[in-house]
Amino acid sequence: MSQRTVKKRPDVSTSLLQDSFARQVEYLRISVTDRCDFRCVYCMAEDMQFLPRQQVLSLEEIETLARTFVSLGVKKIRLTGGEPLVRRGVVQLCERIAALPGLRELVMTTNGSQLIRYAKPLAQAGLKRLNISLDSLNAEKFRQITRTGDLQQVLDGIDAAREAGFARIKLNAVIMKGRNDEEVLNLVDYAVARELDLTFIEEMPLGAINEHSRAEAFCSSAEVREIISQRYDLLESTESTQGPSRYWRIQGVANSRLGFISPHSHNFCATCNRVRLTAEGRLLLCLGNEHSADLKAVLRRHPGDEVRLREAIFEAMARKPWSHDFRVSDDVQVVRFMNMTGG
Ligand SMILES: Nc1nc2c(ncn2[C@@H]2O[C@H](COP(=O)(O)OP(=O)(O)OP(=O)(O)O)[C@@H](O)[C@H]2O)c(=O)[nH]1
Ligand SMILES: C[S@@+](CC[C@H](N)C(=O)[O-])C[C@H]1O[C@@H](n2cnc3c(N)ncnc32)[C@H](O)[C@@H]1O
Ligand code: SF4
Ligand code: SF4
Repeated sequence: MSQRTVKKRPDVSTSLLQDSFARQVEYLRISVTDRCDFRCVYCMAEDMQFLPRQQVLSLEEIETLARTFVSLGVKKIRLTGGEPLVRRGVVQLCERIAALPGLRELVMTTNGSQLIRYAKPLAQAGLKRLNISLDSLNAEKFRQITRTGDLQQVLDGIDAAREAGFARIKLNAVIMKGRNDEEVLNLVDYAVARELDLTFIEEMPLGAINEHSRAEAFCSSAEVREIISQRYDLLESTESTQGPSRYWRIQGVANSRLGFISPHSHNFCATCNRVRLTAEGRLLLCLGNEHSADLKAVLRRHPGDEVRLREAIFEAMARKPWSHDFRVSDDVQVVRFMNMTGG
């Protein structure tokens, strides 16, 4: 019996979205809500005020914007928040976005608190990869960092995600000296035992927080690698997830990668390929700057006018800044809290 090999045609289409530095934008991060069931100390103030509902994009508006961006060449969409899984209807939104022709990958970043319930429906809706935040494996420390989080609920959520069949699961940990730097090895052991990726993130100066000094708590990626090398041999890798993470492999470990997101110690802006849509419909051109365009206003003033929407997006793209200007200090460098943009 002869066997026919069906060769997949390579996707050569390039994005129509390009900034003034000739960087192609193919990646859209959508914050589906600014609300969250946690109040992580590096992300939010304890007494956060959230947006009134009418100022938040409806699910239909998010879908319209996602469709427009994909038609312009966006290949990867990440849903984030706030906590994306506290937004009612998010699974149906995933189904609709995952079905957009031309989109290669729909992914999500979540705190994991709702995964026991949502992991399976999300995988069935077409979500490919999941990033789950986990800053500590000590229940007391976890509660101190998240202020309201229950560690066991998140660990059960991670187990539910592992059973649901995602192509990859990555854990995210923001490491802060004096808070969770002693957790680094525990987190690596946990990820390796479950064949998960794990990314360590340097804290970024977004929003005014008062629970710790960001300057004193700063822990560079190199310092985190020092800690890891007490137990594991690390090998630098050239792998990429089209995000800011630089990956390292552990000698003898095949199925877990360690990522390092180092906005302070290793700026990755030169290869920036992304823009963000905030929960209130602002197209934010850089995480570390305020340059933006009000796409919600365009949608609501001119419903159904695709041409105007595209024009507003092209006009904004020309204003995308070259890079952030984060410094390790306690000055508030960007007043917007991380939950508005989803990181
Ligand atoms: N400075 C900066 N930080 C970013 C950028 N994109 C993501 N991050 C940070 O990276 C951390 C992890 O974000 P995730 O939502 O898990 O996304 P990711 O690591 O880029 O995702 P993948 O590489 O697709 O797995 C968060 O702290 C984000 O704020 C970026 O463009 N600039
Ligand atoms: C803003 S959260 C939104 C998604 C979801 N609620 C979660 O926590 O995964 C996205 C990512 O940003 C990270 N993050 C939040 N504030 C940060 C900060 N100030 N510096 C660095 N990363 C931060 C979180 O750890 C998380 O991995
Ligand atoms: S990092 Fe995520 S879980 Fe923590 S407060 Fe911010 S949005 Fe919520
Ligand atoms: S800080 Fe701004 S320019 Fe740099 S990678 Fe992030 S979004 Fe892109």
